[in-house]
Amino acid sequence: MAALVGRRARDVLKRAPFATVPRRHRHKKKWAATEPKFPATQLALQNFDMTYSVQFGDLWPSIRVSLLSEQKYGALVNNFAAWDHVSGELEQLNARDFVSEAISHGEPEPESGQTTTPPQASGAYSPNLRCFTFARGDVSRFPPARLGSLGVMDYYLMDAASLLPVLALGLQPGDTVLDLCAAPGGKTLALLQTGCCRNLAANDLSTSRTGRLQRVLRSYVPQDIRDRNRVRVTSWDGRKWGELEGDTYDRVLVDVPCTTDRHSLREEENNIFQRSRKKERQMLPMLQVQLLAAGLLATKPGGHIVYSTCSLSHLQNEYVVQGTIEFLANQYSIKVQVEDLTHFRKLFMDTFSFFPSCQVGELVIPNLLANFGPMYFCKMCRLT
Ligand SMILES: C[S@@+](CC[C@H](N)C(=O)[O-])C[C@H]1O[C@@H](n2cnc3c(N)ncnc32)[C@H](O)[C@@H]1O
Repeated sequence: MAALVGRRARDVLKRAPFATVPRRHRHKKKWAATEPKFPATQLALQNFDMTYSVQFGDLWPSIRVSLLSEQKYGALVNNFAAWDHVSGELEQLNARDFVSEAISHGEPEPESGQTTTPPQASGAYSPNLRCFTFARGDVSRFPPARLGSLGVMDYYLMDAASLLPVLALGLQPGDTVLDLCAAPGGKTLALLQTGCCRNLAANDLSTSRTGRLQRVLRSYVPQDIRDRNRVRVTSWDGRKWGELEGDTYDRVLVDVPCTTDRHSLREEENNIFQRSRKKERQMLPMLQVQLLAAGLLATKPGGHIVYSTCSLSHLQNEYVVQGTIEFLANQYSIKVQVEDLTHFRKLFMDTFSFFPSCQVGELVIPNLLANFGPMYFCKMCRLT
């Protein structure tokens, strides 16, 4: 009976779909090539619903809807273009420079007869960064960047929260700087905008992505400035950096590969939630620990490092920081201290929403009125 049903079913299947279609027009739908049975974006959402509802509790539904909605951008003004003119144009669009606004509001009022050091001068923030955003609730978009009169592009569009790790790094004039996972280069460009780099090593394992980084640098930074900042672009495995150049850099940025939560919910292409990439995804925290450890080994004792991701996952954020600090203490007797960045929450509260309960580091969470992030960043000082 079962065999009969099977044969009938096969016969029906053979005839039914194309019964009225002439043979020459028949074609099979290519599910595998066009519409995956389990789209990676759906798998990402399932995964986030499971883990983030536990991690964020009541906050998760609002973070979720924001992640699924259109993201906001910031326009990082190119200081190597006619920056005052560019800033004027952005102001005319009703955008405002959230960096200078926050820092000027955050400066303490001098008490009578007392001189105070502004936070920027004391090295709390990297200087000279100007990034325009539209106000909370304003979902206007910036026009695409244009080539300015000085032969370089006028601004760079990026998630404005991506600037926070660079601001937190607190560059000082004359610093030697390493950007360990640099491509496609938004943060490298911001590091150069500070005018502080005595030399800047920008590295990324992927040669195609370092190609993109080179193109960004050529479009935004004149050759003589690249020479003056001794910009060096490499495509090495960042995990080896401690062995290559130990105890070398004043400031190190480790902006690691992660689950790129917003991208994973929107794009099938290059999505880390594809079934074939399961192992790679599971190994991410390990890779992140290795990269952060290498970054810390490359930092001079007394130097500073910022670890960042664009994921909400505690496993990829706080746990990586805490695990790496423990690993370096046990394996290398190196002491690392996490630096307090809680003042960022107050300074930038008009622009970003911060998660209030990170154990170490700060996390910008997407919010419908301020749809930036996610962006996690944690600053550390290598003590020994
Ligand atoms: C989050 S992205 C970096 C984004 C970049 N910082 C920016 O602001 O444009 C992470 C990068 O890490 C790179 N990467 C992955 N494994 C690496 C490794 N072992 N060493 C160095 N870079 C690596 C990836 O190619 C990817 O470009």
